Amino acid sequence: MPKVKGGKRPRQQLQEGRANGILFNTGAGQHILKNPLVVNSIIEKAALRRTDVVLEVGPGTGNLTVKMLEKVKKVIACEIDPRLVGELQKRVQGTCLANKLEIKVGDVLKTDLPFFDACVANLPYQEIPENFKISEKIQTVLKDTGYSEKRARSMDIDDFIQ
Ligand SMILES: C[S@@+](CC[C@H](N)C(=O)[O-])C[C@H]1O[C@@H](n2cnc3c(N)ncnc32)[C@H](O)[C@@H]1O
Repeated sequence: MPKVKGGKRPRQQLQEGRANGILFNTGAGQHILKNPLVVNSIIEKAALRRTDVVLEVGPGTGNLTVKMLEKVKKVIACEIDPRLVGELQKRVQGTCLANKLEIKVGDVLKTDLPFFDACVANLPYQEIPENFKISEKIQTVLKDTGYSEKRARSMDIDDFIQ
C-alpha cells in the first residue's frame, strides 16, 4: 500500500504514547518528561532543601520523583493511575530511595494531603479546569499549614525558553 503523505494518523495513535510497555493516555494529560535537562531545570528552579517534604502531584513513572528523592527528606507522590504507580514502585524498590517515598494512589482532589514544605509537579496540562482545581487545593493546603508564600512559585513554558 503506498504511503499517504501528510495523511492524518489514527486518533488512537495521537492520544497514546508508549514506554516500558505502558500506554500513556496523552488525551488525559499523561505526558511524561523525557528530557533530563527539563527535569533538572524544574528541580533547580524549585530550590529544594535537604530537609524538605515535597508533594508531587502526578508522578507518572517517576522521572521527576527519583531525582527529587536524591535531594530531599521525603516525597509524597499522589498518582491517579495505578499502572503508573506500579512502575514508580518498581523503580525505587530495593534502593535507598524507597523509604523516602510515600505513594498515595488516587485523585489528588479527593485525597487528604499530609503536611508538605513544597509542591513540585508537572501537572496534566490538557485538563485545564482540573489543573486549576489542583492548584487551588495546593494553595489552600499551603495556607492551612502556615507555609511561607515566599517559596511558592509556579512555572510555565516561558521558564524553559531561553
Ligand atoms: C503531565 S503527566 C506528568 C508525569 C510525570 N510527573 C512526569 O513529569 O514525567 C501528569 C500526571 O498526573 C496524573 N494525574 C492526572 N490527574 C490526576 C489527579 N487528579 N490526581 C493525581 N494524579 C493525576 C497523570 O496520571 C500523570 O501521571
